Amino acid sequence: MITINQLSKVFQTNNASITAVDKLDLSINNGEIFGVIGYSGAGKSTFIRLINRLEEPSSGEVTIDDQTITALSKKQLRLSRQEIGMIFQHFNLLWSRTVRQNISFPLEIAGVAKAEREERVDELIRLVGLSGREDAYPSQLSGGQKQRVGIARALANRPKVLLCDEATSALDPETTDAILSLLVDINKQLGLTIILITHEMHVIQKICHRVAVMEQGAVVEEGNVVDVFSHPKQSVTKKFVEQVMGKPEEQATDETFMHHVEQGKVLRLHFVGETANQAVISQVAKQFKVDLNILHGNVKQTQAGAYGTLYVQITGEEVEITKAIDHIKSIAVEVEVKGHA
Ligand SMILES: Nc1ncnc2c1ncn2[C@@H]1O[C@H](COP(=O)(O)OP(=O)(O)OP(=O)(O)O)[C@@H](O)[C@H]1O
Repeated sequence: MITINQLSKVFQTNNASITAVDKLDLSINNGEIFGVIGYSGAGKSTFIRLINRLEEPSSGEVTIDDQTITALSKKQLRLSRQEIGMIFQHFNLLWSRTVRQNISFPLEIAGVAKAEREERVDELIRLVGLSGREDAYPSQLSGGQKQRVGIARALANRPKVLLCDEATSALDPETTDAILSLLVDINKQLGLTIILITHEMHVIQKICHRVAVMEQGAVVEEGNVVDVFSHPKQSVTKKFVEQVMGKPEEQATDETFMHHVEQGKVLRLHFVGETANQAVISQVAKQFKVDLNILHGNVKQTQAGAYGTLYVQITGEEVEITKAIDHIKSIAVEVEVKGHA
């Protein structure tokens, strides 16, 4: 468990003091992917750098399992940092070193013997999907490949925690998705805790189990991703949810479909944390003598299941339609029947 207690950072400049992180409290469970989202200037970068003390806190505490990171001496901190890997938006690779030498670097610093180092580097290269590129220099790699080197290097000393500072912000959407999938695989395979900061809700939706929303240095809302998506409370959170779900006025309404459908009924299915969505439809179509026609869907898959709405036209005998609706309700999908079209 990572516990952050009343953590603050005040920067002193010539003529002002800026509170970047303001008495922040947070608890992050071992093995989860925890996202922190906020607009530019909310204090995200400062916050994540306080966790491993790349930035020294002005006050407050960071505890990882039984170790109070904020109370460690510089020497103790150097050892402790081996348990906290970090990746960066601009990769921070050593440009004069090859892929293999970049990944090997933290192992050299930790005093790992050469043979063991080489074996570990080979393992990491396979893990992040860089086989065949071992001897390339960073300048010869794509952005996605550079971040794979960054990830391998961060994992070299088998950390318990991986901090990701806007790790996909410099990448195109396709490469972003590939790197996010790699982070999910690593989280599952190695069971390590991942804390990431981002300004993109897509990143939160795709890989996080829980999320905290930051504004003016503090956490203003937090929870399971599906809960926050379904019931955003703060206006800043609502804006972030709109990034992936669209604005409420742009979303389909019941009226959109009622006029166009001449037979059967229109169902509005609301998925909250239910993993199957398309699967529900095909299962119902097979099990009952009904036909189902998807009219519109705005369903997003999160790590904690699906969230969103699906409009479906259902046709067939009345009695079969009733059975099908009862079945859908019994598998915990919210159903509203919009009556005869
Ligand atoms: N070294 C510094 N000296 C003075 N002020 C700083 C320093 N670093 C950050 N700040 C200020 O602290 C506040 C939070 O900045 P921070 O970079 O943590 O926010 P952010 O949410 O990560 O934004 P961005 O995504 O734009 O980096 C901002 O007002 C910023 O100007």
